[in-house]
Amino acid sequence: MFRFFENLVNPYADYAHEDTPPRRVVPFILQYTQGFRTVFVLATVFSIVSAAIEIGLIWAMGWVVDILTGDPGQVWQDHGTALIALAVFILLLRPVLQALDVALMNQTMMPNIGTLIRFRAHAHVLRQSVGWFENDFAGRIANRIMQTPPAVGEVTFQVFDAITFSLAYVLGALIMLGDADPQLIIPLGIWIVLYGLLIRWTVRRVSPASKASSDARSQITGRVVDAYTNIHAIKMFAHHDQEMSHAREAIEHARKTFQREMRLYTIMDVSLVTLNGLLIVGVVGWAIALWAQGSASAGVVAAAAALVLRLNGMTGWIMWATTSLFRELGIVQEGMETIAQPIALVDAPGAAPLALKAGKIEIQSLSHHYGRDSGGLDGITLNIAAGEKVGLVGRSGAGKSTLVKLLLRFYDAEQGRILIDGQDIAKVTQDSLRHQIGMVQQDSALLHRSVRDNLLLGRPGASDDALMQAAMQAQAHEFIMELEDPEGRRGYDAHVGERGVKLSGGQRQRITLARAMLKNAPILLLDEATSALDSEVEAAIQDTLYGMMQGKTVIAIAHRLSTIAQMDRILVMDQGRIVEDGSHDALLARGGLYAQFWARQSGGFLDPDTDTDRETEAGQ
Ligand SMILES: Nc1ncnc2c1ncn2[C@@H]1O[C@H](COP(=O)(O)OP(=O)(O)OP(=O)(O)O)[C@@H](O)[C@H]1O
Repeated sequence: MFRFFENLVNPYADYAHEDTPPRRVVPFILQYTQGFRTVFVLATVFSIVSAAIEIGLIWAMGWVVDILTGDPGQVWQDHGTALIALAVFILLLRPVLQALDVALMNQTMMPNIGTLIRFRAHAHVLRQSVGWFENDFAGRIANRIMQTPPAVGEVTFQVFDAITFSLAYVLGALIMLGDADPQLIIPLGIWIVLYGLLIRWTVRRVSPASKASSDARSQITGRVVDAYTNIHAIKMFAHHDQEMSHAREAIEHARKTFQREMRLYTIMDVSLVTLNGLLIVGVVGWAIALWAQGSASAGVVAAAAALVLRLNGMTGWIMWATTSLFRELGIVQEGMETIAQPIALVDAPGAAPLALKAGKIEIQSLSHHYGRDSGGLDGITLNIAAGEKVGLVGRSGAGKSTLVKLLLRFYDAEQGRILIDGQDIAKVTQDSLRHQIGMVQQDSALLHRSVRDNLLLGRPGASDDALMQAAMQAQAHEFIMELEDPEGRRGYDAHVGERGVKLSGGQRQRITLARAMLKNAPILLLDEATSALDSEVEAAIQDTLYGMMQGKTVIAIAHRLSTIAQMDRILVMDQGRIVEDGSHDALLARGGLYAQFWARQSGGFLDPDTDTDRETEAGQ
């Protein structure tokens, strides 16, 4: 029975990926919850039926009071069957209807709506470009992925559980009282208007107040997480006291905003009790007056009293449900700022996969300033022949990594284009482009998974033999075999810690090298691929690396010039431009920037501080 309701909607069902999700909250929720339409209709019907049953029961109690005022000997004879039918209904039918309502709510809607939204929101966010992630905080994105789904669940729950039910209930109460005596509608009608006004007053103030509280809480989270993630810096600078006062400021701000929010609830509660007093005295008093005039029975007074007492009990709950509905809508709206953003970097319509023949790269008038006036790349034109091995050097901030990232289409270039084997990379599918390019980065962060999983990113489904061979070539097999994580997993099964923090920089880099070797893609981009290795390991890897480059088009960025001196051609970048282009010997003979770098290298490194003035110009 549980399983039936739990499986009514499949939260992982296929759906059309949307590049531009709705910008407004209700269409957004409706689009995500399309699969729940039938369930929503059923839930509405059940809510209305439940409210009708509640009202009917109160009406029936009035009827019971009325028949009890007659001759006791006759009651059973005249109304026995009706009383038994009423008892059977209360004992059997009502629980069954209630069970269906609750099961739809608790088993079908609540767990599945949250799951569906979390799954799809994550899928949507993962499709965003690298540039999009660079403009936000990973913590904030994750927070919104976590808090939006339960908020949407809560909104739908309140709509079907409280709002529909209470609207139907109030309507039923008006009908019942009007049926007993139309005059009784007057006090209830006045109360409904005043109650509506109170709800409006509360909602208008609670939404911004709770948003302020939620922002204040996010601020605490931000400061606390910032402190924990930078714990090295805090300890190193003995910054504990300053950290505490920084945190206390945010905590105090949260307390103040929470106090302001709670004042609203206090005012709301007191107003509600006063208003409900008016309801009870108004409706019951009016009913008693009608009874005194002989125009209403004792049953009507009893039913009216039961009705308003029940309403009295419900009003706090309805008020809470309404305010929480609006509060949760606010959370959904905030979440939408992240999870409903259009995907800016998409495959061109009808994009074909990249058909790689030889691996020739043409870069035409390429400029990319990251939305600013300067910095990044400035009008690069460059041809790299198929199979050519190119070294890229230049000061820090010269634009080397930008060039490499544009080749992978992590961003769309602001001007110019890149062709691979004659195909514009903006017109082919992103996946096919990245499948053909192997990359080892300077900042080689790993996923918080096992070593094996990290290696398999290079070639999903690779055999263990292939995996180990790549690790051996990258001088990584030995240390991997010695790894053990706190859960006792060893070797290739050991987990590497968040961003790979449990490994040394050189170990991480060797795993990323092994991954690129496993991928064996025809174009290879090496961005400071061996920068974290000690010279001994680097020397051991260098041969493998040269071997790996055979038959591939390679662009290798390096500060340690000795690692690229053997390349077919060396490009020197400065302030976003290519200023020198030639072989190692030719560039040395030319006596330009490269020759200066080479001459100034101490211990094989290009010293970034050698020419401070030019470095500042380069936009450092
Ligand atoms: N995501 C980004 N958003 C804005 N500006 C950026 C971004 N990435 C790089 N830049 C800027 O672009 C310029 C070139 O940076 P890039 O990382 O390409 O240099 P680089 O030559 O690779 O430097 P390094 O040798 O230090 O890695 C710099 O001025 C940098 O501040």
